[in-house]
Amino acid sequence: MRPAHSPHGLPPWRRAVLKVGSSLLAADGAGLSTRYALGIAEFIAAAHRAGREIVLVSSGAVAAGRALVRSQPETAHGLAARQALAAIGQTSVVALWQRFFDRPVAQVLLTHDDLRNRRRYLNARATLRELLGLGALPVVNENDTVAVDELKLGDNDNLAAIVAALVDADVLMIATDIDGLFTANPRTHSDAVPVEDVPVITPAVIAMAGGAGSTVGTGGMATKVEAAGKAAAAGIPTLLFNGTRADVLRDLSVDRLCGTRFRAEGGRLHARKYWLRHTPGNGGRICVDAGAVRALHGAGASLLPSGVVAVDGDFARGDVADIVDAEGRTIARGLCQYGAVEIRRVAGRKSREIEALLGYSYGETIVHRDDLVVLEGAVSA
Ligand SMILES: Nc1ncnc2c1ncn2[C@@H]1O[C@H](COP(=O)(O)OP(=O)(O)O)[C@@H](O)[C@H]1O
Ligand SMILES: N[C@@H](CCC(=O)OP(=O)(O)O)C(=O)O
Repeated sequence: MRPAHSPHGLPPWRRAVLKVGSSLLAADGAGLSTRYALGIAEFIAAAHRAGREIVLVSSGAVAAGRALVRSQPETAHGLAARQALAAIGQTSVVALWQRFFDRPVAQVLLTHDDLRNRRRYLNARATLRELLGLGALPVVNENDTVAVDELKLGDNDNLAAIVAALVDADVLMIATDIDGLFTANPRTHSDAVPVEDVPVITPAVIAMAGGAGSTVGTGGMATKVEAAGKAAAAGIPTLLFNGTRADVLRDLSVDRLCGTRFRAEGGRLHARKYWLRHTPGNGGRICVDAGAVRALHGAGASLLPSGVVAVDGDFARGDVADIVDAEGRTIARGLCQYGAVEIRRVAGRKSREIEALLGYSYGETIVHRDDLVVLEGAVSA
């Protein structure tokens, strides 16, 4: 059978967050199965061969746990029961993915709360970047043990959107058990027609999306549309497709989508630059030398401690500070990997000395180039 959506080309991408739901991983209703995971793993391997990076957001822990604890009644849906089942099943989720890859698979458990706290957000981001740098496959799931009930246990669609912004992904991919978004849930509305392109998420689009289609899936289409909205606001497009279909996954490997594409609101750079430019700082200023000015302007480099001359103000790791030249002109703004006190201690020194000087290190850069906006009209050195 042909997929309901016709194939169309994709924008270029290098880094993707790929979310795989329980509906795919536990499709047979008896815990995790490799039936559809294999096709997904082949897609990931093809992406790796093409020099691309994937952060996998994988559900399936509750479904896996439920199958392992056979005495658990099907009806045990209470929060504590689901949390316990997730803790039991999570090791199987990671083991499932590890069996497909030679490269290391890394378990990353996050809560929405972690990602609202700036310090933990930065730490999570640094770890994910490092994992990608090491060639590992990060496998993210919600940390169901500590997720509290008002945060709606099991919303990995939204978590995936937040992770996509966290790692600065070019695209969010959501693999599910249906061909994409339809005008209504096709399992209950026989007249539903496929939607291939969503330029903007309007109330009409939100109204199309219903609940989960299987006993193991949780959010249904509603959380997928919500997630696409979050990603779009961060400047990231979302692709929604049927991960049970080998033909759809093969097409995706050659940048052809059979499914629904949700467009981003403006460019990714635009969204980031806008945020960095407009987010309130607290008056912190990092004064840099002429070499650093040239590196930031010309080469799009990160700010390293060696280029820092002085620091004004009192700001923390994760705050936005102005970067100023020797004449006091603001040339850039950036999100700092270190607080003011720490930067004063490492100013003018080599990155490799950071650990010895501070007793710890959050990485080589004071401001990473992904977190930096060079201000237009700033004077070139
Ligand atoms: N408008 C819609 N278009 C497509 N699917 C929909 C729609 N509304 C609800 N659904 C349901 O959403 C399901 C996918 O969500 P879900 O079961 O939570 O899967 P996952 O485990 O992949 O997150 C589909 O199987 C379908 O039954
Ligand atoms: N974190 C839980 C539930 C995650 C979740 O959102 O499920 P799904 O709707 O299948 O993506 C688990 O791993 O089972």
